[in-house]
Amino acid sequence: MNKITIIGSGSVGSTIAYTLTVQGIASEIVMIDINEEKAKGEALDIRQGVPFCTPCSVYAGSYEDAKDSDIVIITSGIARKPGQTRLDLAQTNVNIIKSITPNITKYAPDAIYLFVSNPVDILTYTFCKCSGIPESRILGSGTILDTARLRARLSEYYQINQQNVHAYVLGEHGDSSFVPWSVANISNIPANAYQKAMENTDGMLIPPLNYADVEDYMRKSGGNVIRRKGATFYAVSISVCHIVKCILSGIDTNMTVSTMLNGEYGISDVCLSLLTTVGHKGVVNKLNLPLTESEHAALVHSSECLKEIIKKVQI
Ligand SMILES: NC(=O)C1=CN([C@@H]2O[C@H](COP(=O)(O)OP(=O)(O)OC[C@H]3O[C@@H](n4cnc5c(N)ncnc54)[C@H](O)[C@@H]3O)[C@@H](O)[C@H]2O)C=CC1
Ligand SMILES: CC(=O)C(=O)O
Repeated sequence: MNKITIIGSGSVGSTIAYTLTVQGIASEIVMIDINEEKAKGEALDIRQGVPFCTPCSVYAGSYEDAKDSDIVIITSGIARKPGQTRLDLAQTNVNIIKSITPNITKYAPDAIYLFVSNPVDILTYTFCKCSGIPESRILGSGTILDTARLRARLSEYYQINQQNVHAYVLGEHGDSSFVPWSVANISNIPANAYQKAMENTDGMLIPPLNYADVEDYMRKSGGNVIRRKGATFYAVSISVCHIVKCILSGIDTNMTVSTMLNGEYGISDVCLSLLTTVGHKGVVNKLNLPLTESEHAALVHSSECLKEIIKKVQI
C-alpha cells in the first residue's frame, strides 16, 4: 500500500496524480488544493479512468486525509509566467510553503517530502528550515528535469537511445545550473570522445558537440515550452513519478535532486542539486563526483546565486 498526497491540483499536481495512476505506482492518492472544487474535479476525472488501471483510490481531501502518507508532493503555488524568472516568484511561493507547513506536518510527520513548486531550491530550503522534518526526508525535484532535457538533447544529437546517455545537470534548477562534462559519457565513452568513436565505427560525420549550445538549450527548455503552451507539466511530472517510483521500490538510485548541503564541496546552508542516492528512507548519500576546478567553481557560483535569493526572501 503506497499512499501519496499531492498539494496543489493545478497542471503539475494533477498530471503527477494522473501519471502515478496510469503507471500503477500508488494505491492511494490524496489531492489537496486551496481551490477545493479544482481538486475534486481533477480527482474525479482521474478516478473515472481507474477501471482500466491498477486499482488506486484517488480523491480530493483535507490535510487530515494526508495521515499516513508515504510521500507528500508539493506543487502548490503560482506558476511561472512567460518572461518571468523562477526567482521572481520566490517570496509569494515561500509564503505559501510557510502557510501549509504546519498543516501538513501535523498529519504526515513521517512522510518523505518532495518539492516541485518553484523556485524549487528555495522552497526546499524553506521547508528544511521551518518544518522540523529531518533533512534526509526532504528533497526537491531540482535539476532532475534539466538532466532529462540534457539527456534528451544528447540522445537526439547522437541519435542514440536516451538510456545510453549518462550526463547530469547540477546546481540550481535555474539560470546558474551547469553540466559537469568531465563525468558525462555515452555508453561509458567520455562525451568528448564519443563523436570520434562514432566516426570510427560507421563513418558517420557529425560536427563535434558544442557544450555551450547544449547547455543553453537545456537552460532555455522550460522557457521555450512556456512561451508556446503557457506552462510545463508533462516532463516534470514524469520526472517526479520516477523519483517516487525509486523511493517506493526501495532500490537505492542515483539522481540529481535538490537537498540541503552540509559541507559537500565546501558548500553549506543552501539547497541545490548534486548527484544524490535516493532510497526508501529518502536521501541516502550525496556522491562526491571528481569535478574539475572550473566545474567546482560553477557549483560554488550556483550556490552563491541561491544564497543571494535566500538573503532577500523572508523565510
Ligand atoms: N521544479 C520544476 O521542475 C517545475 C516546477 N513547476 C512549478 O510547479 C508549480 C505549479 O505549477 P502549475 O501546476 O503549472 O501551476 P497551477 O497554477 O496550474 O497550479 C497551482 C495550484 O496550486 C494551488 N494553490 C495555490 N496556493 C495554494 C495553497 N496555499 N494551498 C494549496 N494549493 C494552493 C492553486 O489553487 C493551483 O491549483 C509552480 O510553482 C511551477 O513553477 C512547474 C514545472 C516544472
Ligand atoms: C517551469 C520550470 O521550472 C521548468 O519547466 O523548468
